[in-house]
Order: sequence, then structure tokens, then C-alpha cells
Amino acid sequence: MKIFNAAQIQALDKETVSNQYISSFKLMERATTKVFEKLQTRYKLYQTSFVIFCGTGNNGGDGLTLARLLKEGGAMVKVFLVQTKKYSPDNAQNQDLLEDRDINVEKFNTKSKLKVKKDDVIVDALFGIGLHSPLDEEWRPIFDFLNETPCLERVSIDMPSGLLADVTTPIEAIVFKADVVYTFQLPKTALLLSDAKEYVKELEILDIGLDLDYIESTKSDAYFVEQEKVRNLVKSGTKFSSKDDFGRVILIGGSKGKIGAMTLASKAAMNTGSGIVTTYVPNCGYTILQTAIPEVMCDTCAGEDYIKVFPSVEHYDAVGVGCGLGLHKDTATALVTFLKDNKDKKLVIDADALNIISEQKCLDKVPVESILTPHEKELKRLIGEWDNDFDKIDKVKQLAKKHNVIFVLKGAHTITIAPDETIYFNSSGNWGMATAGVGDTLTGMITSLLGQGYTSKEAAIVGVYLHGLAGDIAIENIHPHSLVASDLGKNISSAYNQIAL
Ligand SMILES: NC(=O)C1=CN([C@@H]2O[C@H](COP(=O)(O)OP(=O)(O)OC[C@H]3O[C@@H](n4cnc5c(N)ncnc54)[C@H](OP(=O)(O)O)[C@@H]3O)[C@@H](O)[C@H]2O)[C@@H](O)CC1
Ligand SMILES: Nc1ncnc2c1ncn2[C@@H]1O[C@H](COP(=O)(O)OP(=O)(O)O)[C@@H](O)[C@H]1O
Ligand SMILES: [K+]
Repeated sequence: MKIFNAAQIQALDKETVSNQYISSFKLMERATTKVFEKLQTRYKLYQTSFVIFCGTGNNGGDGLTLARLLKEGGAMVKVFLVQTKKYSPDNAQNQDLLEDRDINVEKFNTKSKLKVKKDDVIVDALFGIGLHSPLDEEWRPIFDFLNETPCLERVSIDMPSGLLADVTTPIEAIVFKADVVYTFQLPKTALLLSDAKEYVKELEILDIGLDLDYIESTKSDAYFVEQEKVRNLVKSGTKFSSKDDFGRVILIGGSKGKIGAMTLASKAAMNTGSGIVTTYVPNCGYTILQTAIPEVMCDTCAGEDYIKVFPSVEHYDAVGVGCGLGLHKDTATALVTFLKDNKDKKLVIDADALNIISEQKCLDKVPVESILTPHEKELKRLIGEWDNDFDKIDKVKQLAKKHNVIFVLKGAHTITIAPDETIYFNSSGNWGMATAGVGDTLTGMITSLLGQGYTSKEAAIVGVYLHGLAGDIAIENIHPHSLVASDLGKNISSAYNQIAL
């Protein structure tokens, strides 16, 4: 799914109205009906009261439409509407339709006293993608009230009001803090970034039937990766496949006390489909690995507790480096030599291998088309501080292009950034995955896919999605708090099955 900026979505809105021969009023009704249907399953309408805060534009129009639909659905509804001289036409028309419906509509301004009861659901329909700049300070008392007053839940239509869709919103800006955001048709970049974590606790994208031809023909360099995209990329075996067809990979890492990271990565590589997995660890890891995973071959180096020498990787289809590697200076020296000696080998680089590359300032030695998988702290060591998430993405885009490598920025919506400046936000995964070892599993999976012949970009996109999906399947039976990295490995098979459906 493409990600559009606000201007492109507004153009899409117009194209839809023109191509589908419907009025913008009808489109608003169609969009809001989708929100209504979601609320209908989230709450028992006849037992719930909604206080809907409506702005002056079409986001406010959605709120007014929703008020009507909720009332018809049996809910108690109260509307606060921003006082102005000029409302958008669809907003005005929906105000008219609320007359004689027994719905209390109260106009308010930024100085008004608002009222919400503790069991009300607050619906925020103040500003959507029409917001052109951060909200003025005069709005602060209203938003402080909306964000702090006790209530059942906070729901935003399209955008949490105050959040700009495709450029950064300053940290101190005034923004509604939604428990759930129902956004229309396509995700907006700001909704996917961790800078918005206070404003978007849950996100749902509602298909409102906007013009598919226009979406198809409009250029975008940002994508939201969903099952369909991954289904088209996943390779399958054939009747006569042999293990050589599924790649021979080697994972290099481990140090005393961190052999588990290599166990997780190697198991994940096997479960992702590699023909042959070799694990290269210091001596102390040998028995552990051979006992833990009979399917994996284990090779060791002269070092007892940490790696002193890297192996030859000439005969491998893909190489994963870094899980549990440690930061010993001999390991660091060996890694730098390894990078120099293997300029033509695409690598998957994670964890301490990334930290060593930061320390040694040798990003320029990383072979082209390698995949680097930093979490936030590893990325900071690599590129320094950034001002905000948009700035972070820009900086990483430039690095990806300069060094011709792929970055996988791990997080809630893991972001894959390719050297051609395309960006892929992942849609799968859950907070249960924020636990040690889950990143090692990802490294094993991406290395496996690279070894199976996927391009670096494909291996990153598919690996990240499959990994998140395995996590989503795991929490069908395990509470997110109890999810551990091994649970992911166990569910890679189910993730493949689900993608194939
Ligand atoms: N995409 C689709 O297909 C569909 C989209 N739909 C809905 O339309 C929404 C977009 O509607 P929209 O364009 O009318 O803009 P909206 O967000 O209501 O805000 C406009 C108002 O805010 C004001 N304003 C702006 N910035 C401000 C600021 N900093 N401080 C103060 N005021 C500011 C602005 O004032 P002005 O710019 O005129 O000065 C204007 O009055 C979209 O999010 C979705 O909910 C669905 O109905 C149907 C399908
Ligand atoms: N809130 C979240 N939602 C979805 N995925 C998450 C969330 N938090 C963490 N993850 C995923 O879990 C993994 C954690 O990796 P990492 O931080 O490297 O862990 P470790 O180094 O301990 O293995 C990443 O793939 C990340 O995207
Ligand atoms: K809103």
C-alpha cells in the first residue's frame, strides 16, 4: 500500500468524487459509515455516550455525520462544534441534517468551558489532513482538557487533531492523545512514527473505496507493507527442490554468556527455510549450539570466550554477523579485517557488529547491498542524534544511498530504507516483541531469505513482515507480556501458512 502526503490525499479525494460520479457529501457519508461500523463493534452503542468535538472543515463534517449515525444506532450523542462564520459545505450540510434529531449541538470557542463525563467516549473530529501548521497556543486549554479529563476512551477520526500528516510536528505542539485513530484509505507517515506514540496508541486504516486507478498511477516513494505485497514476493519450493536451492548460510557471532543469541538466530534461519545453516561461534558456544539445535552445523574459532578470527565465507550464499558478538577489541579488529576481505559478499549486520562499525567508523567498508538492522540505540551510535523521526529518515536515506546498503530501522513499524530512496513501513508485529532476543530472530530470518535468493531489499521487507506476523500469531495464544523470542521462531511456519492464504 502506498503512503501519500496530505496534498496527494486531497487530490485523490477529488478524483474519487469525479470518477465515481458521487458527491463529496456522499463520500463523507461512506467514510464515516466505516468509522461508525468500527465503533459499533468496539462499544455497545445503546449503553454508550459519545461526545463529539467537531471542527469547521470536513474532518468536522465527519464528526457531524458520525453523530447522526451513532444516534440512529441507539447511542447517546452530544456535539461540540467550533464556532466560526464559515464552515465547509459538507460540514454545513451535515449540521442541517442534525436538526430535529434530538442531538445537543453546542458551539464553542477556545475560551469555552467544556463538559465530558467519565464514562463518555470522546471523539476528536476537530482537524484532519487539512491542518496546515501546528495549532496556535490559544487551543492549549481545550486540548489539555480533552487529553486529561477522565473518560472511557479517546477516538480520532483520520488524524489525532494537531498532528501534521507528512511533516514533523514540534514536540511541544498541541495534539490530541487518541487511544485509537481511524484513518481513511492510506496511512499517513506521521501516524507510523514513534514520535507520535503518545497520540496514536492504536491505528486502523479504513478502506473507503477511494479511486484505485489514481492511487496506482500516483508516484510515492513510501509504502506500508501488508500481507498482499509479501505474498507476491514469497518464493516456494517445487517437487524437485534440493537443499542447495534453499541456500547455504552462515551466522557469525556469540560470546560467553550470549550464545543464546546465536541459537535463536540459527533456529530462525532454519525455520525460515535455509537449506543449510552453519553457526560460527567461539569455543564456549560449541556444546551449547550442538545440543540446542541438531539441524545446525557448528564451527568454532580459536577464541574460547569471544571470536578472534572470522571464517572464510566464500562458499556461503548469505552471511549474518553480529548477534551476541561482544565488543572485545580482538573481535573488533577481526571484524574490520573481515569487512575488508569480503567486499563482494552481501552481509546482514546486527547488534555488536553494528556497534563495532560505529566505534571503528568503518561504515564505508560495509559491502554494497548489505542489510543493516539497528534498533534505535544502535542507530544513534552509527549516525549520531537526530532532531525528529522525519530527520532520522532523511539522514538514513542519504546514508543508504551513499553506501548502497539497506537499513532496517527496528521499531513498532520497522522501517526499511533502500538505496533507491524507497521506504517501507512494516504493518505486522506487536508490543509483546519488545523483549530480548527478538532482534536476533530477525537477523536469522533475513539472512536465510538472502541465502534463498531474495534481493537485499526483498529479504529485508519479507523478513521484517514475516517476523512481525510470527509475533502476531504467537500472541493469539500467549499474552504479549509472556512472549519470548523462541515463540517467534516456533510461529514462522504459521506465518508462512497465513501469507499463503
Ligand atoms: N481523504 C478523503 O478522501 C476524505 C476525507 N475526509 C475528511 O476530510 C478531512 C480533511 O478535511 P479538510 O480538507 O476540510 O480539512 P480539516 O482537516 O477539516 O481542517 C480544515 C480546517 O482547519 C483549519 N485549519 C487548518 N490548519 C489550522 C491551524 N493550524 N490552526 C487553526 N485552524 C486550522 C482550516 O482553516 P483554513 O485553512 O481555512 O484557514 C479549516 O477550517 C480529512 O482529514 C477527513 O477527515 C472525509 O470526509 C471524506 C473522504
Ligand atoms: N512495540 C513493538 N511493536 C512491534 N514490534 C516491536 C515492538 N517493539 C520491538 N519490536 C520488534 O522487536 C525486535 C526487537 O529487536 P532488538 O531491539 O534488536 O532486540 P534484541 O537485540 O534484544 O534481539 C525488532 O524487530 C522490533 O521491530
Ligand atoms: K481528528
